[in-house]
Amino acid sequence: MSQQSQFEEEEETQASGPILVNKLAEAGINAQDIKKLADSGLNTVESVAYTPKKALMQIKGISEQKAEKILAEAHKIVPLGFQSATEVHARRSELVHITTGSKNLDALLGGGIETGSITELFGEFRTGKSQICHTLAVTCQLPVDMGGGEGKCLYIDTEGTFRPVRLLAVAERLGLNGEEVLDNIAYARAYNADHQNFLLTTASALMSESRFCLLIVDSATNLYRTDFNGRGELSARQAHLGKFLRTLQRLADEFGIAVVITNQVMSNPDASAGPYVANEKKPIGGNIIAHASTTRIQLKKGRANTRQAKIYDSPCLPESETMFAILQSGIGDPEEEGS
Ligand SMILES: Nc1ncnc2c1ncn2[C@@H]1O[C@H](COP(=O)(O)OP(=O)(O)OP(=O)(O)O)[C@@H](O)[C@H]1O
Repeated sequence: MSQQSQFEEEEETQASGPILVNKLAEAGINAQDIKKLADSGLNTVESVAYTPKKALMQIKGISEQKAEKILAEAHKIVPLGFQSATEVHARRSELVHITTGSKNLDALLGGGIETGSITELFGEFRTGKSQICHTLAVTCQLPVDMGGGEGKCLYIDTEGTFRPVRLLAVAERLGLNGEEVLDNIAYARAYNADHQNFLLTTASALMSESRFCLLIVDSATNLYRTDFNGRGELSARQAHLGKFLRTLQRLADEFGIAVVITNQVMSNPDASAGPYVANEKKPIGGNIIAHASTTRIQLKKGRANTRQAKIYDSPCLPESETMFAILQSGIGDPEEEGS
C-alpha cells in the first residue's frame, strides 16, 4: 500500500472511530466535569451518550442539571435515533473477524471472533478456553488481511493462568517478533469482583489512548463464585455480574473491539429442563450471562489434544459443531498435529 493511501485509510479510521470525551469542551462542558467523566471510565462521547442520566448523577459533583446538559450535548454529537437497515448492513459488513488459529473453528464462527460483540467460551476445565484466549491475544495483532484486527489486546486474568511463554509460541508460529507481541498485550490480574469491575475503567482509558481490538476476561465468573456465597447472595451476585457485562458490551460498542469471556460449567440440578440435555453441565451465570453474550461457544474434550466446539447460541450462526486442536504453537486444527 502506498504511503498516501495508508494515511488516507488512517484518517478514515480516525473519523469513524470513538470520539474522545474532551470534545465536550467545545460544547461548553467545563474541564473539571470532563475530568470527572473520564475518571469514572467515560473516556469517549459515545460512552457518555450511552449512559443513563441516573448513572451520571452517581458521579460525585455531577448534579441532575449538569447530567442533563452533558447528555444533551453528547446526544448532539452521537445521535441515538433510528437508522436504515441498509446503513446497519453496511456497518456490519465492515466488522472484522479475528482468527482463532484453527481453520475449522474460524469457519464455524463465520470467519473468526467478531468485533463489536461479546463471545463466550464455556466448558469444563482443560477444554482449551485459556489456550484460545492466548492465541487470540496474538492473532488480533495481525493485519486485517491475515485474519487480525491490527490492534492491541487487553487481558484480564482472574485465575492466574496467564502464561507469556504460550504467547511467544504463537508469535513464533506466525513469524511475529515476540517482544513486540508481548508489548502489545496489557495484562491485569483481578483479585475480586469489585477489582474486576474497576479494571474496566482503566481498560476504557487505555482504549481511548491507543488502538485495541480485543478484550479478554478469563474467566468472567470465577471471582463471582468465590465472592458471593449461597442463595442469600444470589441476587447481589447477579446484579454485580450484570453491571460488569453491561460495561463490557458498552466497551464493545464504543471501541468496536471484540470481547471474549470464558465461563466454567456446573452440574445441572434440573437436567431435564431447558435447552441442556440430561447429564450435561450448564454454564454459570444463568440468564444474565446468557443474554449478555452475543455468541456462545460450548467446548468439550475430544481424543488426545483435540477439542469439540459447538455454537450454542448466536444471532446469525447455525447450531453446528467442529473439532480443533491444542498445539504447542497455540490453537490449530487436528490435522496439524505434530506441528
Ligand atoms: N504447551 C502446550 N502444548 C500443547 N498443549 C498444551 C500446552 N499447554 C497447555 N496445553 C493443553 O491445554 C489444555 C488446557 O487448556 P486450557 O488451559 O485452555 O483449559 P481451560 O479450559 O482454560 O481450563 P480451566 O477451566 O481449568 O482454566 C491441557 O489439555 C493442556 O495439555
